[in-house]
Amino acid sequence: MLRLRRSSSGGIFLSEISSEYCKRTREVARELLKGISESLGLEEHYIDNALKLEKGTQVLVGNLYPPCPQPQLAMGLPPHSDHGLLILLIENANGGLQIQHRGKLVQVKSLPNSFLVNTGDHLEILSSGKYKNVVHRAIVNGKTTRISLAMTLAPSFGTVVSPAPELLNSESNPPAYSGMKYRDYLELQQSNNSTKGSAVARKRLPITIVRGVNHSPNNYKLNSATIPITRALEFSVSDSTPTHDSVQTCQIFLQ
Ligand SMILES: O=C(O)CCC(=O)C(=O)O
Ligand SMILES: [Fe+2]
Repeated sequence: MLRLRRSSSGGIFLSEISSEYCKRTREVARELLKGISESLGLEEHYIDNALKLEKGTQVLVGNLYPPCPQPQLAMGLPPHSDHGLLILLIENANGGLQIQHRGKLVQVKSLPNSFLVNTGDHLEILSSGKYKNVVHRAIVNGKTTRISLAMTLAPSFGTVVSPAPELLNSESNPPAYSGMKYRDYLELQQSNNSTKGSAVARKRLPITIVRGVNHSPNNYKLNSATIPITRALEFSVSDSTPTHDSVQTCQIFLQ
């Protein structure tokens, strides 16, 4: 149960709710990562230790999708994958999230009182592709307002994420992802966003994973639209549907 202090006006402080929510969900995500470490044949605290999650980053994103008069003409959030390791999502109404499965976007039916857990870009990098990031999008509807809350657990900004050496083999499984600081990864993602400050700013171009054995941290240019050493993750989805104007998202970073 959450016990929260009330402000003098009787309201509950958002910062307290969000930090309490993040604290609890961090525990859930770290617990899940123990199982994921083991499923990779690694020791249960491997990911936690390797990425120093004791001092990790959390991003709490709130998305508000008001009813859209012509939902077939607009998109809530275009297809993208999330940075970070694991994403715990809750929503107030079922039926807005679609994930890519076998090349097609399929509707997700969430269970009541449960988290929807997606795997993010950095789990794909760390696991050397054994876990794939989940490409997903949010659609809008004509009747109800949908709100979703996504908590991402990620390493600290200065942590370099690269494939776990234990999972690599120079012949059968050579490194396909380059190591990169989480901060640089985020900057790279942001530099690919042409518009900032609105829902469109969250439209991420499909360059979400930096791969390439020839990569060294010096041969990409931040703030440049062309990043020669990156290879776009092969999305079979291309979606040019415009984002619905009144969709609002807000991101809080906690370190
Ligand atoms: O609203 C949703 O279901 C998805 C939200 C999302 O993908 C995000 O915040 O990154
Ligand atoms: Fe997302």
